This record gives sequence, C-alpha cells and structure tokens, in this order.
Amino acid sequence: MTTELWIVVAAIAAIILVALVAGAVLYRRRQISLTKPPEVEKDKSGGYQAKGGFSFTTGPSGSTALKPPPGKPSGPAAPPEPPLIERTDTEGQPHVGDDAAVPRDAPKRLIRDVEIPEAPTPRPVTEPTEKTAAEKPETPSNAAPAPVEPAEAEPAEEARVTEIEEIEPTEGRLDRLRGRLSRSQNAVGKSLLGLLGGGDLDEDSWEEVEDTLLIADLGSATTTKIVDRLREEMAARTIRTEAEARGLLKEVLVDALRPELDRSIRILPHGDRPSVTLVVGVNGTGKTTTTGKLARVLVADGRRVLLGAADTFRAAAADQLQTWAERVGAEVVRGREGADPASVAFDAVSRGIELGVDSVLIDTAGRLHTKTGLMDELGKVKRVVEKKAPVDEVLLVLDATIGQNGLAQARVFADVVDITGVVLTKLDGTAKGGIVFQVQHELGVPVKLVGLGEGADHLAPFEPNAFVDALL
Ligand SMILES: Nc1nc2c(ncn2[C@@H]2O[C@H](COP(=O)(O)OP(=O)(O)OP(=O)(O)O)[C@@H](O)[C@H]2O)c(=O)[nH]1
Repeated sequence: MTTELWIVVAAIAAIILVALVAGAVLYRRRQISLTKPPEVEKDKSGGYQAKGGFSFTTGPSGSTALKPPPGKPSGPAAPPEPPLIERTDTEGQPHVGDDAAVPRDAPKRLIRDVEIPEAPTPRPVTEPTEKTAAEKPETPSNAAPAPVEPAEAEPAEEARVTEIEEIEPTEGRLDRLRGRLSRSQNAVGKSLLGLLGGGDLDEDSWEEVEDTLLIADLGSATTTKIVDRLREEMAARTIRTEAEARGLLKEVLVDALRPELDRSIRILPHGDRPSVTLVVGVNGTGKTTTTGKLARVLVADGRRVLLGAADTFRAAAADQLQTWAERVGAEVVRGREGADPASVAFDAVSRGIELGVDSVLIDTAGRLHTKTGLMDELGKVKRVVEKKAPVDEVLLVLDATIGQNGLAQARVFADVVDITGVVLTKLDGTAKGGIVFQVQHELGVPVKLVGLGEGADHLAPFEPNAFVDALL
C-alpha cells in the first residue's frame, strides 16, 4: 500500500473516532435521570417555624417552684425540699425546670385509647366531697380567717354527651401556625429592615427605628438596649443590603428574647403523683381557653389530665372548662358558683391523685376590679393546694393585644404567686407582640406558650428564633 493510501485510512479512522466520542457525549446528555437529585436545603424561615414540639419536664420534687441552690443536684434524685414553704420570690427569676424525667420512648396513650363516654351518661364531673373538704383546714397565718368551705354540690345537670375530638399533632404545631403570627407581626420587621437595609442611618432614621420598636410594644428599656446594640454593630460591620440587615437584626432581637431561658413546661407527673399547674391571669385574657388547649396537647401526648374549675365566680367559666374536658375525655372537678375556689382546687388535686392522672390543671378566677380580694384568693388557692401536692408550674396568661396593661397585670400577679411561665395569647390579632420582650425583661420569667387563635389547637410553644423569623 502506498503512503497516500495509509494517510487516507488514518484520516478516516480519526474521523470515525471523533464521531463516536461526540455521539457518546450527546447520548449521555440526552439521557433522562430517574434518580432524585440531591435536594438543596431551602431556607423557609420567613415565618414562625417549629423545630420541635412542646417541651415538657417534671417539676422539682418535694416543694414547689423553688430553684435548687447552686451546686445542689436537681431532678427527681434531689432530696425533697421542705414542703409547704411560704414563698416570696425576691429575685424575680423564673424557677426553671429540671431534666426531663420521662424517656422519649415511654409508652404513650393515644387519643384513640381515651375512654369514650357511654351515651347518654354525662362525663364524670366530680363534686368536692364532704370528706375531702374536711381534710383541709386553712392554716397559713396571713390567710383569710374563714375556714375553707367545702364546695357545694352542683345541682343535677342535664345529661350532656360530647364527642371526643381528634387533636392536631403537637409536633410541628408552630410550623402550621406561623402564618397566623406573621400576618400581623411582619409589618414591624419590614419597616425595620427597610430602615436598616439602606446602610448608614442618620439621626432621623434611628429615631424611626426607635419609634417602630416602641409602637410594637417593646417598651423603652428594651428598645434602648436594642437600638444601642444595633448602632454599635452597624458601626462595626458594613451593612449595605437588606440581607445583611436581616442577619444583624435577627441576631440582636433573638438575643433580646433571652433564648437561654428554660421554656420547658413542668407538667409531667412525679413518680407517685400528678403534676399541678395553676393557670392565672385577669379575666378575658384566655385562661380557660389556654387550660383547655393545654389539656389537648397533653392528651395528644398520651397523658391523663384532670381539670379543676377554680373560677367559681362565674358558672359559665366552669361550664366552659367542662366542655373543654369533655372534648378530650378528661375529668373535671368543679364547684357551685360562689364556692371557695381554694376548696375546689384542693379537691381537684385530691381527685387527680386518687385517679392517678398525670397532670392536674387548675383554671383560676381573674377579676381585676376586686384586685386585692383576687390576689388574696389566689395566694390562698396556692397555699391550700400545696397541702396536698406542690404546685409545679404557675402559668400567667397575658393578652398580647392589651400591650402595656399586660405588663402591669404581670407585676401584680408576680407579687402574689411565683410565676414560672407566661402564656401570651391572641398574638394572632395584634402587631404588638413586642410585649414578649418586656415581660421577660421585667419579670425574668420566660414566655413558654403562645396563643395564635381561637381554635382548639391554636396553642404553640414559644421559640425566640422562630418568633424573630416571623417578624422579619
Ligand atoms: N384570637 C384569639 N382569641 C383567643 C386566644 N385565646 C383566647 N381567645 C379568646 O379570648 C376570649 C376569652 O377567653 P377565655 O378563655 O374565656 O378567658 P378567661 O381568661 O378564662 O376569662 P374568664 O373566664 O372571664 O376569667 C375567648 O373568646 C377566646 O376564644 C388566642 O390566642 N387568639
């Protein structure tokens, strides 16, 4: 073969090789992949998101909300505190709960396991008995001189049958409810971001930032603290874009919400007795609703709950609580209208112990116009209950829509009972969620729960990060 022929053959071979390689590449590109591409994590934090569910713990065994002294072991193994100590909280700090005592894999009672009432028998409503009432002389020296009267028997009621309802899962509750919060709150965040995103601020703009925070009810002390910190950080860093402003604002606001506070609710039972929770607050703030919502969360979590209707000033309040109890198959202890609330509360705890329930939740009365009487009454309820079992959690319910007044109420209640947690209700209906900052700042008590609507499951745990995300 001649050299020319060899060259022609080599050229053809090269062309064929190039064509094969190009074909293979095109073929691969056009192939459809049936495997799922790795998902890129999207930041959906534009709202109030739940990272987890509600956080429940066991209260300190022995005495009530007393914080163990530094260095002293806490939790169930700790030696019991002397019972029934009259406590006046002078340090203004929350008495945070101890380690969770119930393992995550402990057997849970599901809603379907809840006993269905037999029609047409009404749900059991326990009236305080002569015997239990007689067990409980009122002894504290500063209590009203009158002995605790037994709550009188309720007249026979018409048979009522209420279907036990399905309860929304407690996991991810915040995630589902975040829209209810962000709708009203994010106007504040938007205006702050608008101001800060522009970079260097003049004095007028700083005043606007301050006004925005004040209007959102953060209060002057918290506002000053936040503005000072923002000014410092803005001077130290270069903030040019809205994203940078968002990052800084989030950091500063979350810090101001004190994320380090223990927000677990001490509502899990002790070995031999139920936990006791007092729900206190002015009337109309949402105490009864919150008590009912909380009972639902506990039942959904597999707990047995008993509700005590210690708001005996208004028969309708006890009816309302009874309806909540019936809806989740919980028992309720109530007294006749005007009965001694302390006596009803005592009987509720006694009955809870007798039945071996996990948690007793006591809804108290909240009349503001008889403030002194109310506060005496509340102190007495707590003292009398503590003759039977320590109070683990005192939840103060505050209505977020009333802003500054809520803070004044909080101070009054904090003087009488050791508030261990705050429930901020009606956050769905206000842009003044800034009261969260103030309450925590003034009382040193964490906001543990938030009410985000009138719906039975519109109660969620409070999380500083998620709250600020919703603002921004
Ligand atoms: N929008 C909204 N309304 C709520 C929330 N929590 C409670 N409410 C409503 O507030 C009203 C008062 O609630 P209650 O639970 O009766 O208040 P209370 O503090 O027990 O009042 P008294 O029984 O009079 O002492 C009711 O109409 C509730 O539906 C909430 O988170 N959001």
